[in-house]
Amino acid sequence: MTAQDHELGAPGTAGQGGAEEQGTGSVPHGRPGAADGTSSAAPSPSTSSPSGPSPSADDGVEDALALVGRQPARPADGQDSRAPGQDRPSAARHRATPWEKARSIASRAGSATALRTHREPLDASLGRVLATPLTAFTDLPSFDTSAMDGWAVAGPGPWTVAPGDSGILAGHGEPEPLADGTAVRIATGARVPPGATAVIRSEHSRTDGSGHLHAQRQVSHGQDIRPRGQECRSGDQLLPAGALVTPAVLGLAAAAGYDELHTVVRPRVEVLVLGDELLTEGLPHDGLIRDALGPMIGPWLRALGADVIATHRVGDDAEALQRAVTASDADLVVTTGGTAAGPVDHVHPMLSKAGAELLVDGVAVRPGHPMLLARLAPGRHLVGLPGNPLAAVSGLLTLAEPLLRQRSGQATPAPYRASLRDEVHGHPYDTRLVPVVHRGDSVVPLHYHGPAMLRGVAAADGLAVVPPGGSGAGEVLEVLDLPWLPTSEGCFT
Ligand SMILES: Nc1nc2c(c(=O)[nH]1)N[C@H]1C(S)=C(S)[C@@H](COP(=O)(O)OP(=O)(O)OC[C@H]3O[C@@H](n4cnc5c(N)ncnc54)[C@H](O)[C@@H]3O)O[C@H]1N2
Ligand code: MOO
Repeated sequence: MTAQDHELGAPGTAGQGGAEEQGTGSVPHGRPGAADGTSSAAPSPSTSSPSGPSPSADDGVEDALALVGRQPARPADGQDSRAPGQDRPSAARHRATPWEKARSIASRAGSATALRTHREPLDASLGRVLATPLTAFTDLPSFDTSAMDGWAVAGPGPWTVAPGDSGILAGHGEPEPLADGTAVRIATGARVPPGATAVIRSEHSRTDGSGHLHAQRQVSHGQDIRPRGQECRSGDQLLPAGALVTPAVLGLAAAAGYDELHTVVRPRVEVLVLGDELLTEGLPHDGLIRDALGPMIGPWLRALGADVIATHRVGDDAEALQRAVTASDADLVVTTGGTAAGPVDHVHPMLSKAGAELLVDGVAVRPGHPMLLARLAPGRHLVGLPGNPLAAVSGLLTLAEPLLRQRSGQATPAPYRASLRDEVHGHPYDTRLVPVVHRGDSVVPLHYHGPAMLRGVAAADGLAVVPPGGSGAGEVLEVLDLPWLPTSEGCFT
C-alpha cells in the first residue's frame, strides 16, 4: 500500500468488513496497525468482520455466503469528506486509467490484430466462436414432415384406408401421392405424401369395420404437418459471426447440413506466476502460502476463450521472468504478482528492458489498481495481474476479458445491469468491483471481498461495478457475470 493510498482515506468506512483490505485508504490517515492493509478494527454493530459471517444474515445460505451488511455510502452531500489536512490525490493517482477507459484500451488492443480462423469438425468446435455467419445449407425441415404418429389424409373425411397398407415411416424416399378421400398411416418425422392436407393423431381417430377412417376432432387444413422451410430456407442466416458455439449451436449446425464449422482460432495465452513465497501443495508454513493463482488463472482464461498453453512458476527471479517473457510466442502473456514497487516486483523493470509499450499502467479500480497492460510486439500483449488474489480477478475482468473477447472474435454483449439489494460503500475516487449473488430480482453484495480474499468471489455470480462514492440500496449497477459453464471438456463460455 502506498503513502498516497493512506492519504485517500474515506472517513466513515473504516473498520467495516473487508473495507480495510481494499488497499483503498479506507483506513483513516495514521490509523495504528492498519498500514499493512490488514484489519485492526472491530466490526461495526451492523456488519461483521471479514473473518466471520454477518450477524444480520437471515438464513443459512446467506450465513454461508456471508452477505454484506449495510454500510455507510458516500457522504450524504456528495462532497469530498476528507478531513482538513488530508491531501488531494497524488500525481500517481492521476496516472491511473479510469476503469471504463482501461477496458476500452484493452478491447482496442485485442481488436488491432486480424483474427486467425480455421475449419474444424463439429465436435472440435464446441466453445469456439463463429468466424463467419452460420448460414443454412438446406431448408429446415427439408421436406413436408408429419409432426405426429397417425394418419395422413387428403381432403374431407371419412377417408378410405388402403387395405394392407404398411404406412409411411421416417427416413424413406418420397411416398406415393395420396388421392382425395384416402388416408395412409404415417409416423412422426416421415415425409408427408403429395396431396395430403392434414395429419390426424392416432388417438384422435378411429377406423370402422368397413375400412374407413373417422376423425374424432375437427380437422383443420395442414394440421400436424411441418411444412418444408418452416424453420429456415437454404441461405438464411441462422447465427451471426461472433456467436459462441454452444451444444445447441452444434445441433443447429448439424441439422442445417454442416460437417465442420468456420471458427476463430483461440488466442494462445501463457501464464507466469511470480513469487518465491508460493507453495504448490500442502499447508502454508513459515511465511510460505499456497499459490492460489496458478490453479485459478489458466481455467479462468480458458473460460474467457483462451487457449492456455502453459502456466509456469518463475518465482521472484528477474532474469527468469525476462527469459520467460522473451521466449514466449504466446499472443498474450499473463503474469501474476510483481506489479507493485516492492524490492522483488520485477514486472515494470522487465517490461522496460523488453522495450514494451505500457498501454495501461495502473487502473482506478479497487481491488487491483496496480494492474497493467503492455504491448510486447505487434499483436502480442502482456497483462500484469496484481498478486493479491481478488485483485488478480479484477485484472482479469478489467483487462484480460475485453482483450480476449476481441482476440477470440466474440460479440460484445450489452452490459448487464441489476438492482443492488443492499447499500455498498465506495472508494472515494475509484471504481470498486464487488462480488455479488443473485437473489430474486436483485444482487446482494458479499463479504470477504478484500483484495487478498477469494471467499466472496468463489460464492459469487458476478462482480458489481460500484462507482466512486458507493451505491445505495435499489440502485441499478452493471454486473460483470462470471463465465462459468463447466462441461466435461472445460468451460465453453
Ligand atoms: N508501495 C506499494 N506497495 C503496494 C502497492 C502500491 O501501489 N505501492 N499496491 C498494493 C496493492 S493494492 C497490491 S494488489 C499489491 C500488488 O502487488 P504485486 O502485484 O506486486 O504482488 P506481490 O507483491 O507479488 O503480492 C501481493 C500479495 O499477493 C500474494 N500473492 C502473490 N501471488 C500469489 C499467488 N499466486 N497466490 C496467492 N497469493 C499471492 C503475495 O504473497 C502478497 O501477499 O501490492 C500492494 N503493495
Ligand atoms: O488492493 Mo490491491 O487494490 O489489492 O489490488
